[in-house]
Amino acid sequence: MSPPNPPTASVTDLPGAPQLAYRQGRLHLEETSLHALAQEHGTPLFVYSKAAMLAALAAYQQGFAGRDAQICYAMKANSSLGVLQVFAQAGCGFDIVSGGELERVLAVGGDVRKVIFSGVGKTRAEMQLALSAGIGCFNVESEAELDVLSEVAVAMGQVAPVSIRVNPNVDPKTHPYISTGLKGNKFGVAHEDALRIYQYAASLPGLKVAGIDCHIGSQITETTPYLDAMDRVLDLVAAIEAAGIAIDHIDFGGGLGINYNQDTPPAADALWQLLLAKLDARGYGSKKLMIEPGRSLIGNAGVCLTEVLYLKPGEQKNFCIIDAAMNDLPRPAMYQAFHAIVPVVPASDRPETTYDVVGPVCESGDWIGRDRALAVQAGDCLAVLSAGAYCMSMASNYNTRGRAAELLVDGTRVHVIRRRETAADQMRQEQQVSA
Ligand SMILES: Cc1ncc(COP(=O)(O)O)c(C=O)c1O
Ligand SMILES: N[C@@H](CCCC[NH3+])C(=O)O
Repeated sequence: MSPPNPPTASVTDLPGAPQLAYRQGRLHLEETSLHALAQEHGTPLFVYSKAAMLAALAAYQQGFAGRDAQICYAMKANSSLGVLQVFAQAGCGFDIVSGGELERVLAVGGDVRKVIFSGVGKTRAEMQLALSAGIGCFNVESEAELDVLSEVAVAMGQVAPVSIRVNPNVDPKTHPYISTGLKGNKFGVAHEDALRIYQYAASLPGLKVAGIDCHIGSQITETTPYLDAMDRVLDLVAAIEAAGIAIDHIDFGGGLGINYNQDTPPAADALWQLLLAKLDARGYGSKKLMIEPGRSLIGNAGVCLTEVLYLKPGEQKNFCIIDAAMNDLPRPAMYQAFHAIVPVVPASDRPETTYDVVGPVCESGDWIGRDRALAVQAGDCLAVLSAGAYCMSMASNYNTRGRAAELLVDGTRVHVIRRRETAADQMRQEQQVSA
């Protein structure tokens, strides 16, 4: 069970600090009072800090200083246009997994040459869209996909640049649902088959081998799985190049974890210092590098503000019922994930009670936090922390709940980047059967 979350968490305890901090008894994101934002825009409300996003990106940029490296933000973590804009303007490319994500890159004027297309189930239509847009590389995940991509490219009179995603069979030591580089995962091709599949790719008329790719999982908090995966990938680079197939770039995927609950992942620059030392030691230091970080760029840059609707004492459990739910914050229900929950305006004069913090959705799985010590009453505003990644991008309309509004704060400026979804928005695509 996760330890209770002290309502008066000190500034440095807060995941998201230093941009997230209590000042004059109120929680602020950058210069902006979250209480004021909740009052003005209503709840549930996602709020992101541009400074926190850029600081997270800067850690990678520092790690790669002086290297030929491309950071491709894995936009599945949060694909809201206002978020993509920040990363595009900061020079990022994007890791996409659908034609829809590509449309979002195009909508914000992102550089399509810096887009890599991952995913096990690309359709022909998505391949065509990506080829006509001129994306940088396809990360191909099976032999069958190589055949289809080559066919599609030939029909369009093009040659598709490809990397093959290799499954290094390394345990990332994370939640099984978000571990992707083990045998038995649906992703990538087996390490032992990779050379043969590269030779096959090189023989296909519509493809040009550009690189190699791996991504071992998400919310990784240790360095060893990365170092092991790099060794396995470099062994393959050696074998593939010895077979006469040039590998121009190495894509190490994403996966670096964040602090949700006293987690201590390595800093991006520290991790890359170790990885680059290994690359150098093995003689591959001058290869072009690509990475696909998602969560580590946005996860702790965002919070979800929510109002306490009711307190419901019980014999076995006390419930704190809030207006955010599993449709807004699906990670606890899906992965038993922990998000810290703190008061936006801490009250020192009330006793703490231990609550399960739950939403209004009609599912027992609709919980946001378990056994949390909170000094709250109905009407209070709470902040669910570390809510920048895999929250809004996985939000749904279950129970015909409109998706929350989103704000981007930039110092004292506040931008509405998504207005609250109405029932009319939700019904817009539907029609009743005509008589
Ligand atoms: C292929 C690929 N790249 C990048 C990512 C981003 O991962 P993360 O958000 O953990 O950095 C994912 C998700 O795990 C992924 O599947
Ligand atoms: N959705 C997951 C991460 C998935 C990573 C996708 N490859 C999470 O919230 O932790």
